[in-house]
Amino acid sequence: MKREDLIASVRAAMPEKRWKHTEGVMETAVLLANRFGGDPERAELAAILHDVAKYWPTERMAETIREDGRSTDVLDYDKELWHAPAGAVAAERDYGVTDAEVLDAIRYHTSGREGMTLLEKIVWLADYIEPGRDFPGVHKIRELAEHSLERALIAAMSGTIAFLLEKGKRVYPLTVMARNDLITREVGL
Ligand SMILES: Nc1ncnc2c1ncn2[C@@H]1O[C@H](COP(=O)(O)OP(=O)(O)O)[C@@H](O)[C@H]1O
Repeated sequence: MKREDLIASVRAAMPEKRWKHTEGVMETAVLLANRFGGDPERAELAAILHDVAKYWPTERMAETIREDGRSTDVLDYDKELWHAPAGAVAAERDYGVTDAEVLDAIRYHTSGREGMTLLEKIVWLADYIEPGRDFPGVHKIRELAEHSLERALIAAMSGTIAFLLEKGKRVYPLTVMARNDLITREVGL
């Protein structure tokens, strides 16, 4: 599918506010890819599609995840997480994306996971710090992202987990595993 057609189709699948967020993620993902030696085109493609399933009915997301079978553990956790694996299936099935790294960057864009690829890190962080994001602490993460993708991710994932703990919510373990793994690689045990 041509870039403009893809953009028009994804844009039509969400409210304008969410499309503005997607544009912010595209811009940030390209910037981070250029900064850290990633592939800007693949980063942009994953960014365009990352929230494509965000507005699907819950049952459609659940059904898609069950059929696909790769991320069924997420169904035991907050529904807010479901659009990521459902979106990866949509990107492959409905938009013909065949690049496995792009598909995984979409699949893990909310949770992260152990052993994240450069592209997964770029898309995860771009989603967190795109210019439309405004929450306490986002400036600090943007500062860290000037120099280190990993240090920015550790701080951002710490923020996500702390937020969930504060709210008394359950934590999907992939994010904890992602953070542990990044810390081990970055600073050791
Ligand atoms: N490990 C996790 N366990 C449970 N909920 C999580 C986890 N990681 C993220 N979330 C929640 O998922 C929701 C969606 O995250 P968000 O970054 O806004 O996704 P998107 O930008 O793709 O819509 C947020 O409410 C966040 O708190």
